[in-house]
Amino acid sequence: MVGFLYRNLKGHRLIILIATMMTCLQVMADLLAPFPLKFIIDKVKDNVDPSLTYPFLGNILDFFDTLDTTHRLMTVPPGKHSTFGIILFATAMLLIFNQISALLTYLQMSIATIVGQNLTLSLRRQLFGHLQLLPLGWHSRQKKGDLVQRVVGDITNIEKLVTDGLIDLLAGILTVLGVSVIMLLIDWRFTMLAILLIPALFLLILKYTFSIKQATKKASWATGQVAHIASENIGAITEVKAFTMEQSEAKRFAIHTEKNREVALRAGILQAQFTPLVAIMVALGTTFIIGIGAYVAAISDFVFWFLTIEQGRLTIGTLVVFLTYLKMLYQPMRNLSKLASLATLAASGTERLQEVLNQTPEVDKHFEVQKKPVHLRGHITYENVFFGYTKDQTVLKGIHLHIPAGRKIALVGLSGSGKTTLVNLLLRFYEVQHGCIKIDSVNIKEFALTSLRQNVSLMSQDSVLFEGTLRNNIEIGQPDASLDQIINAAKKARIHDFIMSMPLGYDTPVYEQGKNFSCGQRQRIVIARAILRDAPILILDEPTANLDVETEAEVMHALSILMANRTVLIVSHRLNILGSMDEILVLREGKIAERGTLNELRQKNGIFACMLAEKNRYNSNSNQC
Ligand SMILES: Nc1ncnc2c1ncn2[C@@H]1O[C@H](COP(=O)(O)OP(=O)(O)OP(=O)(O)O)[C@@H](O)[C@H]1O
Repeated sequence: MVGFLYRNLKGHRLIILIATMMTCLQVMADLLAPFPLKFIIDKVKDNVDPSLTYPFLGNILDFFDTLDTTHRLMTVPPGKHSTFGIILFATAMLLIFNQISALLTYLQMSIATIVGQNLTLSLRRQLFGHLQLLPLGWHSRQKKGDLVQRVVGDITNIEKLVTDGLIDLLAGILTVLGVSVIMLLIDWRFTMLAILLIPALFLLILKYTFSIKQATKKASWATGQVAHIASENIGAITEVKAFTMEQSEAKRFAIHTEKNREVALRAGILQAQFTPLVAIMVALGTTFIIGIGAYVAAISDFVFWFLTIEQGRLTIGTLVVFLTYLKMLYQPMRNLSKLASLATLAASGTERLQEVLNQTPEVDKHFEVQKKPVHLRGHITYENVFFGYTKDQTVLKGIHLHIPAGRKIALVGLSGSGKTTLVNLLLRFYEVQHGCIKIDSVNIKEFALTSLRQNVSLMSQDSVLFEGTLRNNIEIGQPDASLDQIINAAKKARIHDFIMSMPLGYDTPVYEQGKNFSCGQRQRIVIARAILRDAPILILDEPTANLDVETEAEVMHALSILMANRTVLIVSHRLNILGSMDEILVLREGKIAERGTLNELRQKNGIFACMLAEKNRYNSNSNQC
């Protein structure tokens, strides 16, 4: 985690240095603050002047003496100072040290907040940007909710450590060091007694920090699971209702929330034990010192092993100051419990972030070389292509395919035969394992990913609309398009009239995933997007699968305009689509089993004819019903 923070705080090193210097000054002010109290007690109780121990204070106290109007009237022995002047001096010092400490605390906390927020911003951008670059294969194995937890929750935990923890940690270390030195200077014997407890305290802290870290990591993971179940359910709320899964989903959610509660409870209980245990040990130490101090001051010598503290060795003023420092020494130890929990949360967050950031992004060796757009004609060749999602499963087995530019090909076959996989390989969502795919006689691996994908329009059965306006959604195809071009594309896609019938026209808002539009409307908006994009290659995956007959006719009109003069690969079993294709490929178990026009395949009496017969039998049965 330290290395991770060091790297990611690179741009903030100067401001962190300033905050560090302020922390040093603040700790110094806090370390000096108890002295004025000692001065007052020593003067009031024993008539001992501070200038006796600290001669450099003599001149300053002379000045404060002049403020005591009664001082001139009273006879003060030479070398002595007025009680009033010393009280005035001590309270002024107290006020100044406290004010300086408060001001510096404000400045440090402001800097910590700025650094924390900037770090959050940069980590979120870094992680989100990296997620965009990771291959589809990786994404398909992840849980959405868990990824969201990493982008939101885990980064917040790192931010909390930076904002609330680091300054405390630094101040704590400096305070422990400073207080130890001052205590040793005041009385090394008492200091030895006071620090007897520290090794035991450290052991306790180490043990609990480790256990809390383990428990916190488990709790983060469990929270990710809860987020995953919630996002999966909300994303499929229509299906949940349609299949009356409300109760079973609630049960599934309850199981995960219960697990989350258990592990979070364990982390919380450990934390709850830790803080008071530290407090008990600190109280033991303080009580011990108060007892010994009072005993030595008032009754007799104290002898412990090799240590002898003589009676009267400490003034009451020194004892009070010593106890104040003792409290300051133990305070950072108490804070360690809070810091330990912040640090463990941040450490587990860092690990979870690194897990994602360590994933290798999609390979794009040619990005730098091909910055200019590449315009392809759309001549596609598959040469002996083999592919599988896992090592032990081959989905495509030696695909040979030659599609001249402008030709329209339909892919049919049983479910799982590899149709979607075959078209996805063209966009390099996955890399072929053997053989190659070429466009215009160039291996697609030679193109920059953006150049390749800009030459292909993809449309699936679930048309994806993004939040924004209708205009935003159409212009995704070509971000610098004018309104005229957008309208022209919408007209061709037969959606313009509908858009104009809406009060806000092209500025009509689109809600999440386009839920405020029907399936057919969404399809035509996506067709307008593809028309505007004007890519030479078009991939359509069951584009009319979810549509009723009337809507399908509308969408088919729009599609026929979109398909004109482009190379088309369409996965569909609709006869009206298959009839308008130049060729149909029948896939079976990852191989091209048959190919030809609709009529040729019908006459062949092979797999395709069987599929059609099966479909007809099903249709006529449903009609009879
Ligand atoms: N992301 C993935 N990870 C692992 N296996 C996958 C993945 N996508 C598809 N598969 C597997 O690859 C095989 C081919 O899937 P593909 O989606 O290409 O078939 P399809 O012919 O398009 O099917 P359908 O008509 O049902 O959409 C199937 O056995 C499927 O389980």
